[in-house]
Amino acid sequence: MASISGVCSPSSAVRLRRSLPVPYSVHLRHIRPLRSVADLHRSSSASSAPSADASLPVEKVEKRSIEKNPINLWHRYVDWLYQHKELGLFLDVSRIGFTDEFFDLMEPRLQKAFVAMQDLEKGAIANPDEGRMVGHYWLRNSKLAPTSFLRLQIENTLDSICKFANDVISAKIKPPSPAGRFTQVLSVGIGGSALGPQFVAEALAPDNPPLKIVELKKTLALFLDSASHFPLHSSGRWLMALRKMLTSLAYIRCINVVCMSISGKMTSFAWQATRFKSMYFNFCFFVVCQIRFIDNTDPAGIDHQIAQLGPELASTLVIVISKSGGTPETRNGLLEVQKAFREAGLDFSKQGVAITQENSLLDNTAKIEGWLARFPMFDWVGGRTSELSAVGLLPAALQGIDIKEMLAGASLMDEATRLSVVKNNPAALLALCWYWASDGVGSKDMVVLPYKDSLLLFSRYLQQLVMESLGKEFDLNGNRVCSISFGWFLYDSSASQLAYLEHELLIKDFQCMEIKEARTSMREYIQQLREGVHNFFVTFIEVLRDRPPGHDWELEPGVTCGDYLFGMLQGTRSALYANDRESITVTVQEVTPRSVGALIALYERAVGIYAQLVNINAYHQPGVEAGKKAAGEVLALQKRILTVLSEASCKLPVEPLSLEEIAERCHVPEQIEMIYKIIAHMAANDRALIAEGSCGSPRSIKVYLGECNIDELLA
Ligand SMILES: O=P(O)(O)OC[C@H]1O[C@](O)(CO)[C@@H](O)[C@@H]1O
Repeated sequence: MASISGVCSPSSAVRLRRSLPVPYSVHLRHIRPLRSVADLHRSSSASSAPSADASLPVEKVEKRSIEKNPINLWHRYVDWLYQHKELGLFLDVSRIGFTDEFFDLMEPRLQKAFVAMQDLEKGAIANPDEGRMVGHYWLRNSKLAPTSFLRLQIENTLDSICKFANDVISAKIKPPSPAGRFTQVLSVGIGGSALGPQFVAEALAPDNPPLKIVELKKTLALFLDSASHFPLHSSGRWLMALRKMLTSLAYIRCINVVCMSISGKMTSFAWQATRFKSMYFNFCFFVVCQIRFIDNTDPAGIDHQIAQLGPELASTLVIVISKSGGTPETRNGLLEVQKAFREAGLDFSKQGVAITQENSLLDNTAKIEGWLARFPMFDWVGGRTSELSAVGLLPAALQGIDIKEMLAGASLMDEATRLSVVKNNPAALLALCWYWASDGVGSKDMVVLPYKDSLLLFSRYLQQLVMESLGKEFDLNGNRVCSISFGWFLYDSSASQLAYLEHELLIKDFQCMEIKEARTSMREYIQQLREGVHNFFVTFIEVLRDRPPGHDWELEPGVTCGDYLFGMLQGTRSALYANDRESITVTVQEVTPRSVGALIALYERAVGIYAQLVNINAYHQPGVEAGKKAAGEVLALQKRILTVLSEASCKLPVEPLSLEEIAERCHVPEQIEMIYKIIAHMAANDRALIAEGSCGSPRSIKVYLGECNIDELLA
C-alpha cells in the first residue's frame, strides 16, 4: 500500500486477455431490456424447463445492455448471491449481465460438464496425451481415491509431511551446523511447483521473524525467576502479564495461539507455573521457518536469494520441487545452490529435501546423494493443481501454517462445487460468468483484483492455473479452436509491489491519462477506469475482516483504514458497472488456511468446468512442452557455434568468422539472427569469445575464441 493519499489500491492486478478477434456474431450488443428479476430467478432453477430456443447456439445469444436500475440490480444481487456458510465465502455474479436465455442455453452444457467432472473424480483418464488420471480432488478427501493403494499413499504422505515439519520446527531434525536448528527454508521450483507455495506463504505465513530459541529461553528463564513474586491471582491477569511479556518479543501471532490454547484452564498460580513450563516446550513447536524462493534461472535472482541468506545458509532447509524432476530452471537453481553450499563448506545433502515423482532424475539424485528427505509427487496431480499436495503442504507446514485446515477448506469447497444445481455451485457460476463475459472465446481480459495485500500473489497463482489449463490451440476433437479462443493472457503487474490496477490499465489501455493522476484521488481513478478501452471484466477478491479483532482504530471519526479499502473496492465496482464493465466479486470473511484452501479449490473446479464448456483438455500443456523444446534448441545451437568457432580459432593463424560464415558452418543459414543473439549474449557475459566490430551493425562482427579448449567451453 504505497499511496500516501490514503486511497487504497488493490493488492495486485492480473489481466488475462485475448490475442485474436472473436467472431463477429458474438460482438453484437443489441439494446433490449432484461426480463424481470422474477423471470431470471425462475430460469435459474435447475429444475425449471429451459425457456430458450434450444436450437440456438449459445454463441448467438444477443448481448443486451446490462441492468442499471438500482432496485432491479439489488434484486438481481439478492437472487444470485451465493453463500457458503461454513466457509464464510460469498460469490456475487450480479454484475455480470448474463440473461436468462443464455443461462437456459448453458444449463445442459453445464450438466454435461458436471458429469465429466464426476468421471474425472472417479479416476477417468483425463489427460489422454500422458494417459494419466487427474486426482487433485483426492488429496483433500482420500476416500475419493479410486483405489485403496492411492488412498494410503495420500494419507501416508500427509502424515510424513506433518511429522517431518514438526521435527524440523521442534529441532528434532536439525542441520549439522552449530546453529542447532533450521531457521530458513529455500524453495527451488518453477511454475506449478512454485506459485502455489509462494501464494500461500504471502497469504498465511506468520508476520514475524522466526523465533530465536536462545533469546526466548533467556526471556522465559527471567520470567520464571520472577514468577514466584507475581501477585497474580486470576488466570486472566496472569495471562495478560504473560502475553505482555511475550508480545514484547514481537511474536504476537504465535503467542496468541499459545495463550489461547492454555486459557480457561488455569486456576492456581502453582498450576499456572507448571503450565507455563510445559507451554515453554509447546512453544518450541511454534518456532517456524521463514521461506524464500528461487523460481527462475536468472543468475542475479539466485545470487540475491543466496546473498540474503548469508550465514543462515548453514541453517537453511532447501526444498527442491519438480514433478518431472528434469525442469532446467529448477535443475539450474539446484546446481547454483549446491555450489553456494560447497563454497560455504556445507554439506548440501544434510539440508536438501526433494519433492518429485518417484524415480525421476531428481529423485534418483536425492537418493544417491542421501538427501535429508524425499516426498512424492503423484503422476495424477498436475503441476498447476499441486498446491495441496506435498508441493504446497510441506513448505506451508514448515512455516507453521495449519495445512489440515487448508485441506478442510478445499474439501468443503469441493463438496459445494460438486452440486449440479448451477445456482448453488460457485465454480459453475464462475465458469458461466467467464463464458458470458468472454463470449466463450476469450474475447475479454480477466482482471483479478485482490483487495488485500496478503492475497497479492493469488492473481499470479491463478495466472498459471488458468493460462496453462485454458490456453489451448486444439479442442478435444482435434479441431483448431476458434482463434486463440480460450487463452487469457496475463499482464503481470506484480513487478510493481504497489500493484496498481490503474498502472496496468493506464499503460495498456488508458493512454489518454497520466499514471500519476490516477493515484491522486479516487475520483480521477474511477474516471479513468470508466472511460478506458473496454476489453476486460473484473474479479474482485474481497476480505471482510480488515484486521484481527481488537486491533482496528479510527484514523478519522468513524472511519478506519480498512473502510477506505472497502470504499475503494465498492466505488470501483459501481463505477465500472455504471460504464458497462462487468465484474464478479468473491468475498471471504478472513484470510485463513481454510479460506485459502477454499479459494484454491474453487478456481481449480471452475477451470475444470469451463474447459468442459469450451470442449478443451485442461490437463495437458502442449504449448509449454513446445516452449521447453525451443529453449533446448537454442542451447544446442550455442554448442554448435562453439564447436565451429573452436575449429576456426584453434588454427594458426586464428580465423575470425563473420556471422554468415558461422551460420553456414553450422548448416543453419536461416538461424543467423539467433546466432547473432547467442554471440551477443555470450560476449556480454565475458565468455571465452571475442566479437570484434559493432553490435549495432551485426554485419561488421567477426568472432573468434580467446582460448581453444572446446571441452572446457562446453563443460
Ligand atoms: O514440476 P516440474 O516438472 O519441474 O514443472 C514445473 C512447471 O513447469 C510447467 O511445465 C510450466 O510452467 C508447469 O506445468 C509445471 O508446474
